[in-house]
Amino acid sequence: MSDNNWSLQPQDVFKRSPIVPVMVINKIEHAVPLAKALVAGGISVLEVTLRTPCALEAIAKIAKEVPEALIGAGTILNEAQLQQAVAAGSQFIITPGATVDLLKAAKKGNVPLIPGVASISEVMVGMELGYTHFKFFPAEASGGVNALKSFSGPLANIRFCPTGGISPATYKDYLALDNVDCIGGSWIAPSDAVDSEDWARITQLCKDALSGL
Ligand SMILES: O=C(O)C(=O)C[C@H](O)[C@H](O)COP(=O)(O)O
Repeated sequence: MSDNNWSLQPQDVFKRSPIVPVMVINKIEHAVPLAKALVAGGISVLEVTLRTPCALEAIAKIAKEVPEALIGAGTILNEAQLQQAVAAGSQFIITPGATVDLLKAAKKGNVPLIPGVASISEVMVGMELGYTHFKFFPAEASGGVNALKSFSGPLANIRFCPTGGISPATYKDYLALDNVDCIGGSWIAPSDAVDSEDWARITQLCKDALSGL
């Protein structure tokens, strides 16, 4: 039994795709073609970072025009942004870190929150509020694969999506860990490919990454 009213559970997000693209959208006209390029490559969980002025509009457009994708918002820092992201149509929310206020606010809502953590203490704060699925951020800078291996001892049953500094050379090492279901990264949708609207390259990057698993 879950202790929330979320329309989707975090495990449904984690299990849907081993790779979660971290998308930075600078031009609204890139939102739908980028989402479609990723879906065409086999990746249908998408995280749009709230780092650009058109991010909320991009989420709304993708939610409407690319229904085969599960669209989430990243870089959520406070409750106001959480509400805005949900109103725009986000189906899940990812944060780089977490405050108790944010963790509590998301528990009262209908959309799952994947809080960011970088330490065992932060996971424990989330666990006290019923959270079991976390983004491990910034993954490489916070100890990477070795840190997650150490987490698995005391934190049995806690699942992670490591993100931050992961590359085509390292993503498989993370996905091989028992406490990792998926990894996040911007390398699968590189900004130069988006800027030049090279959607075929992004689709190919997805296919290559998935076929390597
Ligand atoms: O904006 C956020 O919410 C973040 O937490 C940061 C992103 O997840 C990372 O910047 C992605 O990391 P890279 O794959 O190393 O580019």
